[in-house]
Amino acid sequence: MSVPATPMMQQYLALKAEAGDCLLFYRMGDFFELFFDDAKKAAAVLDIALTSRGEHGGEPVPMCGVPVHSAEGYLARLIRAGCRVAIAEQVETPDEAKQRAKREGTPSSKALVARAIVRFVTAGTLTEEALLEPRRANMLAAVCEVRGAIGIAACDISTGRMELEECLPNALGAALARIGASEVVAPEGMDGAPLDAISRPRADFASAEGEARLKRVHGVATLEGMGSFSRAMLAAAGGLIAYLDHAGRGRLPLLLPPVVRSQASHLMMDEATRASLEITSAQGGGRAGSLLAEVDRCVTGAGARLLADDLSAPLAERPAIEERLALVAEIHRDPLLRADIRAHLRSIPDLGRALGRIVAGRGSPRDLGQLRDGLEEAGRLHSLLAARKDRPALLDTLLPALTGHGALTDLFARALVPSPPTERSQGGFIASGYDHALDELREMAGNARRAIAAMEARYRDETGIASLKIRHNGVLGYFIEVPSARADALMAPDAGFIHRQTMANVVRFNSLRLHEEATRIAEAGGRAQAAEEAHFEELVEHAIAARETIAATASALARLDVAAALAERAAEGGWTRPHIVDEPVLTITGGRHPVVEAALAKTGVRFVANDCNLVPDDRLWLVGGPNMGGKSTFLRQNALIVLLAQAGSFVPADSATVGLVDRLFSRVGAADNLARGRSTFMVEMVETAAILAQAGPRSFVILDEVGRGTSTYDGLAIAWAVAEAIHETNRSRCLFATHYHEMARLAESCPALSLHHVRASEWKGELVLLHEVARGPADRSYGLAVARLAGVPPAVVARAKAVLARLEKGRAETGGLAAGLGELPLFAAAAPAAEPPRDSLRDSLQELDVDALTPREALDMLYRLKAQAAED
Ligand SMILES: Nc1ncnc2c1ncn2[C@@H]1O[C@H](COP(=O)(O)OP(=O)(O)OP(=O)(O)O)[C@@H](O)[C@H]1O
Repeated sequence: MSVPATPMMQQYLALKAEAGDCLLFYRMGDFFELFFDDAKKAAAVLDIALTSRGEHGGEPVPMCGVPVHSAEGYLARLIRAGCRVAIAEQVETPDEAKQRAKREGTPSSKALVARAIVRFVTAGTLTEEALLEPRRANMLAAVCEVRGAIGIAACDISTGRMELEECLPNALGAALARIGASEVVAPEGMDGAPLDAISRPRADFASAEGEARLKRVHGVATLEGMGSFSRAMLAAAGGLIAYLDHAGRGRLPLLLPPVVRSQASHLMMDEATRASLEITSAQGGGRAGSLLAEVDRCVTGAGARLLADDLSAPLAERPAIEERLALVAEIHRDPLLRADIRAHLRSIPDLGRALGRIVAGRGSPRDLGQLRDGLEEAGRLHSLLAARKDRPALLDTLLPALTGHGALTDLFARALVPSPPTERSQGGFIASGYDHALDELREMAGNARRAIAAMEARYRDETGIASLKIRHNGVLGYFIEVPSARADALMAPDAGFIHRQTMANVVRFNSLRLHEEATRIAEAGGRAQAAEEAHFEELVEHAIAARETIAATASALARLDVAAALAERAAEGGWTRPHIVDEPVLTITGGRHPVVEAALAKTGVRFVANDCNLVPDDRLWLVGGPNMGGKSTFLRQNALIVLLAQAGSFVPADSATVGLVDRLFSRVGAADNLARGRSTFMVEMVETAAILAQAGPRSFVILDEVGRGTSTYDGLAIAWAVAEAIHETNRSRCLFATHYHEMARLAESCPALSLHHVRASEWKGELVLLHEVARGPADRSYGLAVARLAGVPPAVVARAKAVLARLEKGRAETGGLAAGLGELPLFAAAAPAAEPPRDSLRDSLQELDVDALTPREALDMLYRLKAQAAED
């Protein structure tokens, strides 16, 4: 027999149906309670007690709860654990519920307080200061496909920044990797949508509707003034706004006019490249150890967020890069200016986020105070900078945005106390002198308070009880308190006191006179509070009306902070301004890896600087040398120098000439990737294939021991073919690290390829790694020396030596592993044979245990390979 659900349970279940797969926070008095599976999940994530409340369908109902006053911390943990939460609030008081019940004719004892979902809290829709990281943007992205084009709309609702872009389906992964969204939404059933995307109705992503939504949000009749948006972009924007509307239950957060991000104006990097270069997060996933962490000297959260964005999406157009560099150079040249700018910026609160909270309806008096202080300080910074002569162009562009808020800051300065509180319900944030009526109410309340203080003295006199006190609490309001032993005097019926409460040691009373004054305070207080509320709303309206200019100031300040931070970093590390040129060259002297250099500095070790000189007729460097010799470091430092230069930063080198790079690729051989759990050779090959398909003559490629994730022969063959293809077909600038000595023979057939190695030597039987890159092939691999250095037992090293001697003897007799490879036709000529016949050497090798081959057998194989190639 099924028991009918209680009215409360019915209400709960209806709200839960609306919440869908979000956890439902159901408000019960001072708690948010969760039931059923929600309770089990939340209790596990939050590590709080799981209990039960009542029964449903004959079973106890699992339950857990969190106090409303500390709900933010719990929400933060749930969101971090990947949950989304629907907040169901009580939308009437118990009294209102009773009156409603009376009107509806239900017994008032059964009156159930009405509740409604007021908001969905999800990773991408947070605005609470406590739930956001100050130095990290919090992005929400919407993606969809319109006739073969992918539209992406991304916004940071904590500041209102919104970007639109369009790409081909195969570039979606790269675009999302750059954006680093904490939440992605996509139309349900979309092919190729990210696995963790939240499905939304397809109708939300209609491009006409998207255009209409954008117009509504910005109150314009046409979008022409904002830029030109493709249908895919509009569709994605529509999906994004619809989701925000859903999450905010109709209240939209701050959304600034969208900016179109063009792919062509940025340096393209795919997801693997970003991960391998550890741009904004290191291999472990954290910020520590990343390029960003090493470069970031910003003094504001907004600056740090912009710097992360700059490094994630360096530019690919010279004028824009030069503009940024010129500003960094100006601030670098003048240490006093730098210190001045940074001192001003340091005292500027996070304007963008304060504005975001205000527009989202969650602003506080303190947020208004932050706008006032920040905008005033921006004005002072403006005066400082406007007084300078010969300003760089970018500074001239930024300057107007720093000023012009006089009317608003004057108003806020008059209206608000110096440090307004975060709680607005307490009042006390409107400055005296701003509103005479409010001042009078405060005066009345103040007089009454003084009257009460005087009353206390009088009562002491009258009763002779020196310890009599007039006190206040939330339950009784004002009351008179005396020690129990002296209470009798006040208990007398004609004494004029009314008994309220007897405690262990004290007794509490009221009196007519006290009641009158208390009422005066309460009335004046209530009216004052209402007046402050009204002023608050009005000030918020002013802030909202100025939202676009305030946001422009915030972004100009962030740009200044980034430039000053880069100048500071450059000064700290002796970095230099790169020359950006159009020719495909990369000429660096004294280059360093910023992260490795900083890590070594902590242990007192000096980083060895190295040169790099890629030019059209020497554009591919093969870098050999011992393990641990510094090959990877050298490759990456050059990629990072390109990245920094094109982001508009000085670079860690004595000099650098960087020919504009359109696409940057970085690949690390499978074995090096183990830490990321992507050790499969397959992944390495997929990533290598992407380079061969996409890299062009303006690209820069670093390949670190590609091919080492498979057997020696396969690995060498692949590395060889990839290097040839890059030399012949892609014609990109490329640094290629390898431990296959045999590849040195490529230099004979590839004119624009040259050989380099990281130097090492043996001294008194010990291996010394010099970390110096030198021209010429690596002479030997020192693998055994490294093994000994690493603590491999001497007996094993000795045995390895004997095995090596045998292998090398065999190799010498047969002409070496790569004998004959030098005579292979070049890659271009051999290309038609790219699909080898079934019984090719490669297939035979896969079936054989190649590592067990004798050098003689290997040589046979290679001759067969050569013969096959000649036949083809
Ligand atoms: N230029 C340098 N100056 C000083 N120390 C360096 C330099 N380059 C590398 N090192 C040190 O050597 C270590 C190994 O460098 P790296 O990983 O680049 O070597 P590798 O040749 O790529 O090695 P493997 O072939 O084993 O991957 C670094 O962690 C760093 O401590």
